[in-house]
Amino acid sequence: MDEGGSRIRRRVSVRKRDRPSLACRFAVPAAAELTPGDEEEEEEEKMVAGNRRRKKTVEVQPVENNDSEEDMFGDYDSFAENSFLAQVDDLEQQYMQVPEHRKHASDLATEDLYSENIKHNKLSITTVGSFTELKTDEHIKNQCRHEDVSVEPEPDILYDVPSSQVLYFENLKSSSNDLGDQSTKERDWNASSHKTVNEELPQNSIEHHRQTDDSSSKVRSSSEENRRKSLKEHLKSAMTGNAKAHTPIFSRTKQLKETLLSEEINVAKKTIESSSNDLGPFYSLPSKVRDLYVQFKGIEKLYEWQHTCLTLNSVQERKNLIYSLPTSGGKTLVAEILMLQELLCRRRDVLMILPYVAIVQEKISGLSSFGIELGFFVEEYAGSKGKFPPIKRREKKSLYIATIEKGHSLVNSLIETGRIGSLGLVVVDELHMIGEGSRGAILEMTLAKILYTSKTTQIIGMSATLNNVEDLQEFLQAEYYTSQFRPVELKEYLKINDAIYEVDSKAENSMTFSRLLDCQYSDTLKKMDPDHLVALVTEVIPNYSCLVFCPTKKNCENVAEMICKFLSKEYLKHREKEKHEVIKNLKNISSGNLCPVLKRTIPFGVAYHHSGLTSDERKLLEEAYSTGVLCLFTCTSTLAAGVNLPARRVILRAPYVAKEFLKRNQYKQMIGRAGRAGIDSIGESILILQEKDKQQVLELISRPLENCYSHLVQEFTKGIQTLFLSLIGLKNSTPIHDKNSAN
Ligand SMILES: Nc1ncnc2c1ncn2[C@@H]1O[C@H](COP(=O)(O)OP(=O)(O)OP(=O)(O)O)[C@@H](O)[C@H]1O
Repeated sequence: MDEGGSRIRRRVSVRKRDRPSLACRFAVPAAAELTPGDEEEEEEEKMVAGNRRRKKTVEVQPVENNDSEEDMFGDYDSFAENSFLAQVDDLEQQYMQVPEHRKHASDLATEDLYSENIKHNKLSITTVGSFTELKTDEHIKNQCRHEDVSVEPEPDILYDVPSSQVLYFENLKSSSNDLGDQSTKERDWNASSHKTVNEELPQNSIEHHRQTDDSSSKVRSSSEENRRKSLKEHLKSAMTGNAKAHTPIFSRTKQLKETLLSEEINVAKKTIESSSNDLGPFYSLPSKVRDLYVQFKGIEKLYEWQHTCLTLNSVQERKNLIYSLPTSGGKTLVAEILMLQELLCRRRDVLMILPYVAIVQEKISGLSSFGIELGFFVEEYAGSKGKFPPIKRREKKSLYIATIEKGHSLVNSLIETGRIGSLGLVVVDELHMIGEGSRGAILEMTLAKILYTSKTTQIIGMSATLNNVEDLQEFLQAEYYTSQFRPVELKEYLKINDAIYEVDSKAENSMTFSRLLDCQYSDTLKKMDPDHLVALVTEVIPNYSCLVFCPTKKNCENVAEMICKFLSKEYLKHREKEKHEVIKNLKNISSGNLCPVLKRTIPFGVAYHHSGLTSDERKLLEEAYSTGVLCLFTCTSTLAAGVNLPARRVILRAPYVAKEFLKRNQYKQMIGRAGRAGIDSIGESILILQEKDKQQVLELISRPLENCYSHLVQEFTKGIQTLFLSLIGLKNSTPIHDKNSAN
């Protein structure tokens, strides 16, 4: 689901473009452009680019390597906002390099962030001031000064804070530094503005109370008498300070808002615990949550199905739930509301399992702003990120967002440390993945372990492509909800030769003739583009966006290049400067080593997108595509599931993923990228097929989705064997002789 925050708002949201219509949509290149000589020159250039060298053929050839596997399960990185994640990474690096002797700070991190915040941003100055006033022993004074100085914005305090939120506190720190010599009161406001909903004490009293704690602990080590004196003096000073303190108006407003939110949460907690049907302002959540959805995502009102689903008795009773709706149906919002209920009202941690690193990062970026506003941690468990067992948080609850593998390790660590009960809710997006190879086996193991070890953990699974739901229901002991709602209509087409057919389940053959493709191709173009891709994409770009799914990475690059060869020069003028900027940035991040294919295609607004790109390259290209600077991606299945990019038209270059014929759920996920709610008002897909594949394609579009079957046994070493070994390791098994003796 599309998410964003004030600072980190996703930029794939509504695109309103005002692009010139291009009279001549595609052009046959001048003969000279296609001479063999040119091809040789290009080949030379490609040779320079080393492994990025590509041949010119655009024919779909089944290949030896299944790069789709690589795409689907590779280390595909981020679709999240570029600059935000880059900063997060930098910060994480910075904090991870904290020397060993300063790691005491990790203990501090288990304390509430608010107190850390206060210590960092204010105490270093205010405490020194207090002690100077107190005229205590000079040595103690110096020591305090020294210690306070060392407490002044040191990075190690944030050692264990999730990186997503470290960034937030880093910004806070810099804003505090910017304040320079401004009054303590202003800094107080800074801290108070980030107070959590649980911290209802008046600002000044918290402030001085904590000063007292902090200073007294230092004095204790020197002299008990001094300590008493100091405490007494300090309290006196604190009270005088309180009395004198002039609270700025904006601080009071902020306080009022915080208090209101806190009260609303208290009411929400009571509502959720009671058997009442009154769900309060926003599904048992404070009205602030509703405001945040309007502010961050532009969601003003829930769809009817979302409301129905959230008010189901089974959901109110926290029964396990599976729900299934078409792609772009808005499934994520329901899961998010249930997660927020768990974090804020029931005060328990939540685990969200997503299929790819990219989607985890996208979600982290989107939900961090909610965490900051509502007072919970958002923790990333993907790639190299994640701590096992997770840090125990005293007050705030954690939302762990994890890939399938990291989710499994997280659950293991919670079982091992006897903390699995702290997990109130587990949400699995793309639940159909449970039937996919060794990754499916890991997901199944994770869920089985939760079911077995924690009776209080609710499990929610969602997907657009489920078939044998009863089996899954039985496994998860879950209720089921489904609807056919899709906010943006998606029209499915097939293209055979130059005829376009609409997929129509009521028609004989499941398709009806729609139109002939308007393509006046020269002989050269016919030869280079027998599938009329150029004609298909130029019906859409540059005014709208288009995704072309290709069976292989190599084919992606070839298709991108081929299309650009036949686009008219007019395309070069569209958002020319921004495209040059993209090229410049790409050069910068790849040390001047820009891929020659991208160098040629980006000026036309076209790029390829597959797992061969570095994560930084991908982020940059996605950003440019999301904002309409690029209007066409040729891509592999990497972009098939769960990604919310704009696409008026999705074209499937062939009914293959590598050399495997498309599965129905892969097909559904791919075409489902077209016409995303909030981005486009209509969507269409065109599957290009050859006569030889016609029969198989007709079956593909009319047969039911594939069933999910357990892979625990099929994937023996990564499945049942791993499960047994880990159950022994987690002491969740009983040796046979113990069992016999018990009998
Ligand atoms: N009530 C709503 N009003 C307006 N927009 C909504 C609403 N609910 C969700 N959306 C938007 O619809 C888009 C698609 O939603 P979401 O990503 O949740 O779909 P999905 O069902 O998870 O799709 P997929 O299965 O393809 O991942 C998002 O941009 C989201 O912000």
